Amino acid sequence: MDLHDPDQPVLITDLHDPDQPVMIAGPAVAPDVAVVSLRRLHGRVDAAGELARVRRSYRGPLLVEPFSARDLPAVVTHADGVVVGGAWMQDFQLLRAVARTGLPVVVQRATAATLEEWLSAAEYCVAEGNRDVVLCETGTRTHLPHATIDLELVREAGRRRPVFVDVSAAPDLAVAALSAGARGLFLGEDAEPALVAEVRAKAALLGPLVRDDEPETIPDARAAIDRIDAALATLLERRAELAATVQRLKPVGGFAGRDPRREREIVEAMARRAPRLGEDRLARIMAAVIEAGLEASEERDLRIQPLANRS
Ligand SMILES: O=C(O)C(=O)C[C@]1(C(=O)O)C=C[C@@H](O)C=C1
Repeated sequence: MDLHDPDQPVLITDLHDPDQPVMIAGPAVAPDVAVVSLRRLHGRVDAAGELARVRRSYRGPLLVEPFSARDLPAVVTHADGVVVGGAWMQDFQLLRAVARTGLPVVVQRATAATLEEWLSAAEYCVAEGNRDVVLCETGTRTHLPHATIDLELVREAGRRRPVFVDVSAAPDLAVAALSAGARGLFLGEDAEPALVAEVRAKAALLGPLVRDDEPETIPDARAAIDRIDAALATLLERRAELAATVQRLKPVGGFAGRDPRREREIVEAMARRAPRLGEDRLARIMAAVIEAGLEASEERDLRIQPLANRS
């Protein structure tokens, strides 16, 4: 079986910032990549008309799931990639026709398909000369009312090809999917903007912490650092908010109420987790962090007080 290097860039994963997982949702919420399913409309609409309508308000990268091969000319005109739905995964005629469009292909796993069946569906596309093939896990039928995402399968498949995971039925598993190696998350065509924002924030914060990066080049190591810094910025912002809360609750807040003993305890506890940095260096880092937090909190109080004094 011709399995290409999963790290080799493919067009779909290049459509966005390669350091962040691709967020895929309906066009209305301005995701990284939008998805429209003509299958959901049961072939009742004219594909060309429907996609032209979508394109009037959305110009970003677009994946389309055709209802049948008849939709493909319209898909080629309007879309940047084609989704082969799980129910169609073993329709080899369709897979071939989709692959021959030359557009990147996302192959969803049928609910009962094994890893090998899923990979061989992707191989049908590769055999047509299309190497931009990404897998998408959509879950297995179990005792739950919705399909259950198989994270072990995602991990295995991800070693062979880039994998997206459809977390629309269980968005709280987004981070678990990333830790299993998912490169993108399907949030559903009807996902609310708030959900997309929440999953994106969680992925930015926790994604880098659960991913096993072993970069070997400067750009890869820098990209991994950027991911860590994104998480660090989110944590620093949250820490500053909490420190401001302490200032409001303390009898004497701000620089005037600084507590060297508490600061030493913070540094000692952190040094146990960060032996490479050690206490001295961490003391310098945390002094800067704490002072920045106090400064931000006093600045905010200055902005609020004049308003309060008016009453
Ligand atoms: O714990 C406190 O008393 C705080 O005010 C918070 C905090 C911090 O940012 O962690 C800030 C200043 C103090 O010197 C110690 C700790």
